[in-house]
Amino acid sequence: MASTLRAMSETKLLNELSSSLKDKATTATFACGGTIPIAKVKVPGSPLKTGDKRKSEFSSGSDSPSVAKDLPHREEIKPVDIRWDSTGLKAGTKITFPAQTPFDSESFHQLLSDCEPASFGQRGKDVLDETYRKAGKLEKDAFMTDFCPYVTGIIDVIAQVLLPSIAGTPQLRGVRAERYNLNIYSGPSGKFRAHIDTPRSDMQFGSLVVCLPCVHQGGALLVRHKGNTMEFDWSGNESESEPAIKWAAFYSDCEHEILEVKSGHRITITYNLYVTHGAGMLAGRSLPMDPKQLPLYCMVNETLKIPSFMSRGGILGIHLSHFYPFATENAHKDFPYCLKGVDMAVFEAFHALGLQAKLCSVMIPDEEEYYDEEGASNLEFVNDGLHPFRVAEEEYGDSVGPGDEEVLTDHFPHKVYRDIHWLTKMTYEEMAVVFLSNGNVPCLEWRYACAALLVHVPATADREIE
Ligand SMILES: O=C(O)CCC(=O)C(=O)O
Ligand SMILES: [Fe+2]
Repeated sequence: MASTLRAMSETKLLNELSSSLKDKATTATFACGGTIPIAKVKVPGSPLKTGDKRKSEFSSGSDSPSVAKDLPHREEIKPVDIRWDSTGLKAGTKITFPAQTPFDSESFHQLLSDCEPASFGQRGKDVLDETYRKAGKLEKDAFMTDFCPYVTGIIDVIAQVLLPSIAGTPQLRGVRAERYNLNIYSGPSGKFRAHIDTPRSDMQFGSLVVCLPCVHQGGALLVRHKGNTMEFDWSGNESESEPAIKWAAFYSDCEHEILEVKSGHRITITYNLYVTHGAGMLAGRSLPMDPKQLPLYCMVNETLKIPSFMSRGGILGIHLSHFYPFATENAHKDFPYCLKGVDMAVFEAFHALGLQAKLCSVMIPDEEEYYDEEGASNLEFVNDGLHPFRVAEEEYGDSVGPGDEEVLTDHFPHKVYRDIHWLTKMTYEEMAVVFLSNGNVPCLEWRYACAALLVHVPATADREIE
């Protein structure tokens, strides 16, 4: 690779770096999933089937298989109990999955009738619209379950696949799963059209969906990121013969949808997934990666060895591949720990190379004043970190105009940067400042900024390369 790189011009090298980042962003993992078998329940009086190597792990009461005496290995779990507050006469009700007589049991009917219609968030409001989402829900406080995603190993997998901790970072990252609602998508038309989950804090990085064993057809979950789609189809009748928990987890900024359930009931418990500081290390769960193994590390390392590459030094800019709520008051505390997949890999690769890499809020002015003599708009206003959204209380005269100097000096402190070499395209911006511009007609104005990783590349003579 080194000799090929040496023959390339600077533009070509930058293009090469840029396409290697693009490839990484589109092929990087953004979702994962799996199956956890549920041990079969022994029906009272019936002998265990021959060839069934599992001993009688679970005995069964009438509607309620009881507690496991001994869990042979963590891949197989006991049937899952749900207890909920019922609007019927009973104070609380219980059902076990897989249910022995699923759809015609009294408890199943009660569960269906205790579910409220599920709403979804639209422009800050909870909206009920069955053409968009048709499902029932039990709110998180209205039910309890003995299912634990930690015990089953699901959280370990999520931590390793979606939130790899990298050796050398000051604190390794762990995952905290917080149980959310129970949802029932019933045939013939249960569905949830394409949407993105609302993050419940800066540290939320994903969602986990756990599907209980209950016969249904249709209802596949599709998760999308950068033009790629992953499908999780949990339909079928296996919930009777091979009962299992099916699960999927994905980054919160990935669009996802549930196709129409044709028949039966698709019953899920959702969890919000948060990054925790250091828990991964304490629990011994993380799979530390060596950033020097990352292909990007090698590529940048070889490129930097070429004296003609950015010989006088400069700045590389990389727009984040995933969405983050970066304009909040506390975002600066959460980065870089909340970086997802490819963004973390890029951040770590540059750090491992000893390059100064920093996450900054960047405002790209588009007014004519910012074109230089050659007519190129190559200026950016860079905040020295992640800047929270501000509403300006004072009014600004119409002299603010395209320059924005006054309002930005007050509410988006910045340095003007020139000629950042952007390696990836910007995918989203957030509002950075809102202000009243008081000219002939007072009007409300706003400016947007994006979050980007800016890497200072030293001049050839100052580079310390391995
Ligand atoms: O049940 C699922 O597969 C996903 C549910 C979902 O997207 C949500 O509750 O926001
Ligand atoms: Fe969702």
